Amino acid sequence: MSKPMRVLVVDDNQDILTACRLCLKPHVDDVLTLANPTELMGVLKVNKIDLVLLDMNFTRDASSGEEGIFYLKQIVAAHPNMPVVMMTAYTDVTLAVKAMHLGAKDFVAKPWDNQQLIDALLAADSGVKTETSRTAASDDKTPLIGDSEPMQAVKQLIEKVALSDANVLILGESGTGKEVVAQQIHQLSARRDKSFVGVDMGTLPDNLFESELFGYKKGSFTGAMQDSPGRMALADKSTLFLDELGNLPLPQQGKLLTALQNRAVTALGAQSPKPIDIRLISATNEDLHQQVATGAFRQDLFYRINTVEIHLPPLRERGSDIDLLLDWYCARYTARYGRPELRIKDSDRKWLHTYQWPGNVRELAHSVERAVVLADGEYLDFSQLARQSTMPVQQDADATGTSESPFLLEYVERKTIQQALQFYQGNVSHAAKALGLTRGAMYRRMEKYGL
Ligand SMILES: Nc1ncnc2c1ncn2[C@@H]1O[C@H](COP(=O)(O)OP(=O)(O)OP(=O)(O)O)[C@@H](O)[C@H]1O
Repeated sequence: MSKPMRVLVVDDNQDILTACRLCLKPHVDDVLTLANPTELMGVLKVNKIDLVLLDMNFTRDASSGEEGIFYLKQIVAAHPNMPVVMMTAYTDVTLAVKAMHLGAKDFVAKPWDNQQLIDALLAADSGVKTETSRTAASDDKTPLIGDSEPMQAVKQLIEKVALSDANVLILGESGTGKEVVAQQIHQLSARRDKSFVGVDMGTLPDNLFESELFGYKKGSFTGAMQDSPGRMALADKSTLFLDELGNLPLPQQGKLLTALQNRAVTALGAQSPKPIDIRLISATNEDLHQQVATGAFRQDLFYRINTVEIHLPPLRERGSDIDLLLDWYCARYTARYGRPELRIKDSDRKWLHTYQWPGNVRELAHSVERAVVLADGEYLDFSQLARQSTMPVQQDADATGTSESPFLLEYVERKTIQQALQFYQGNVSHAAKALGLTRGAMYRRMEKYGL
């Protein structure tokens, strides 16, 4: 059912206008398009418009985004309640942040995913924030923020590799953005119209490996009430992302290799294999080269999955990206929690640059979110992070300055998780394994305790 709303799309590119009209028409009552932004204020005066979708650049070859900012300011001045969603190239994140500070409700990064565009517009109209730019297992469409030298090299590699169907292995510490990179490759590839299919091998129990990946036929085991295609078949003509591949036991490695070599999967209980056409992206924070050397990871599988390797540097080696990420997450969470504009003190920024970020971008995002939620005044407060980083985890409750009883279960749990994370140098999978938790359960606890 379409929503009773009228959207105005402003972009000088006729193809984009047509694509937007086709994408939005089934979901909203009316879509008006405008190629010449100088007519924008006139169109808004004589038409009842509920939402504007505004491009950042209009003049041929322009990329500064200043035109979009100019028209945004005009709309905000004349129609302060008009929701505006900006369209940006995925590299224009700094500008998008600026636009959100100036009153834009949200932004969508080009090339967009249709569902993402629809969700962003419907949410902007209802006053709810989406995570338009989310990506990752739980964070779907986050743009890959970072202009530092190592990240520029990563982005170049992404653009090149996206054009091919080569299998990609992404290596990097936990929280460095391996899944974000995998999503970017998919979005820039010829397979982008099909859904990206991800599997977290780290949380997949050994006994479910085959049914989950290869699928099963009804009745092939107790509880198989109906046919299930399995993730590999679901990813046919699309991208299959195998996260935490380094944790895969040897027997399962063999089965995976057979499926990849044969380009076919046989569902449990099926008579014959089914051909599949997938682009495989794998990721791990393990040292896979080392694992191959020790025999923990099959060399033949390794060669099959690592046609191209992408190494994601830890956040502490990305210099100025820390500022970009702080600003982007500050804008995202300020908007999400409906807070007034919040800032980061220069002295905090200096300190945040020297901080080691063992949990990488995930830790930065959580720290900013926590600071936004707890903010009292105009500035974000990072003192909790500072306390955590300088405090040996073994310190007792009094020394932490908290009045929590050291015998409270939650207190003990938090301490234990902190210790495990420190012991495994921020490696969430290892820490979770040592604590007997799934990665999902571990992340939920880390979230709960703001770790
Ligand atoms: N360059 C980036 N720009 C914006 N957000 C990012 C970036 N890199 C990572 N993030 C965010 O940080 C979080 C962790 O990212 P992601 O899940 O991709 O990391 P990962 O390396 O796959 O972690 P793990 O090894 O633990 O699975 C996500 O919320 C993601 O959106």
